[in-house]
Amino acid sequence: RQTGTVETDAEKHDVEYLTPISIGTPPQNLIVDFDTGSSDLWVFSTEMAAKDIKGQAVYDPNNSSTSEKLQGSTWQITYGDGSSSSGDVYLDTVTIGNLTVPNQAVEAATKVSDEFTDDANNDGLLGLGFSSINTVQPTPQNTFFDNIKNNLDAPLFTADLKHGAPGSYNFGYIDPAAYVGNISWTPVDSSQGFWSFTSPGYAVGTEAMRNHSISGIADTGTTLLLLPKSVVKAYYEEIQGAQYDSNQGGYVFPCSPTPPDFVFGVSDGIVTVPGDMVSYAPVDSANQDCFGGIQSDTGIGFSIFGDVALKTSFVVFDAGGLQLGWGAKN
Ligand SMILES: CCCC[C@H](NC(=O)[C@H](Cc1ccccc1)NC(=O)N1CCOCC1)C(=O)N[C@@H](CC1CCCCC1)C(O)(O)C(F)(F)C(=O)NC
Repeated sequence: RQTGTVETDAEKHDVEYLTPISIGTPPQNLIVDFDTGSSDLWVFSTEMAAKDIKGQAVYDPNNSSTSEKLQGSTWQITYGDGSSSSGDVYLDTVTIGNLTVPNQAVEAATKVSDEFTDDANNDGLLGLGFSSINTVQPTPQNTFFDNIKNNLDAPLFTADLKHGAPGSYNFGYIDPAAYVGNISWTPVDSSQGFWSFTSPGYAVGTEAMRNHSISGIADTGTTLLLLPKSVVKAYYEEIQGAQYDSNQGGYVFPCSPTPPDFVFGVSDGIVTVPGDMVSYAPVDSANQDCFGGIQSDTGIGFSIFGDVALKTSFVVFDAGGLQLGWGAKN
């Protein structure tokens, strides 16, 4: 039985959290986005056209004595923000922190959309969703976590994302020093391949909780907190000068004063998103107006509790109990 931990770095405005992994023999080091909203481990590779690589590190299967091509297998994924990638598949050794999976499916990109080419810091994605939504054809492959979870002290991982500071992903154990008080547990519906749960209600600032079920996914790969239009409207109504700005594609409001907190329920507990984390980022150099960290989930079909929500808490993704745990950070 084993456990592991790895540090993850917040990019500017916590837009994404990037984490080092190594692939192959000798180890090739890449920095990727751990994403509980998808289930493919794919990386920039030497099989891509040079014009599509702008600063990223690449995986070279020919430079790894342990790589083995998964003949006839391909993958293709399109994400909620419209970005996409595709390629072929190798089995190779993947190490995260002190944890190693000897024959992990590593999806080598042959093509990526411009959003990925333009994100120089990100060398790929490591999916931590359920393997049922892995896109490899003809045979879907297991995620790193699914491959290692039976060797862990416990079949769970935790995300401790921070605001503008390095955080950590732990595998196989719950670090008691990472949270205070009790963890609030809520059941997970994994039928769509996501870490889905239902929040019983929400509150704006110091107001009373409103009974309003919100069903959504805990998603480390989404930057913002995307909620039902009615909830978002109720929140921004409490901020002087807040308005929907079609140019920015979301609600914008004066950066000061600090907006009210946003509170959502998690079974018997509550999670508070502090107002200063709702001001996601200034929309202009004059820093007058801020783009909201809470936006609408219209068109998605469910809400997304992305980094704006996750970085407030110590979150336990428990595949054994099929439950999510939200703890107050230490
Ligand atoms: C429906 C709304 C979801 C949008 C979500 N994307 C996002 O949240 C991207 C993430 C990003 C950060 C930096 C650079 C590039 C992209 N950020 C983003 O749209 N914004 C715009 C608003 O300001 C904040 C940054 C998404 O597609 N998340 C993917 C994973 C990302 C894909 C693009 C690269 C980064 C990871 C996901 O897997 O979490 C998913 F669940 F949404 C999904 O599509 N699953 C299949």
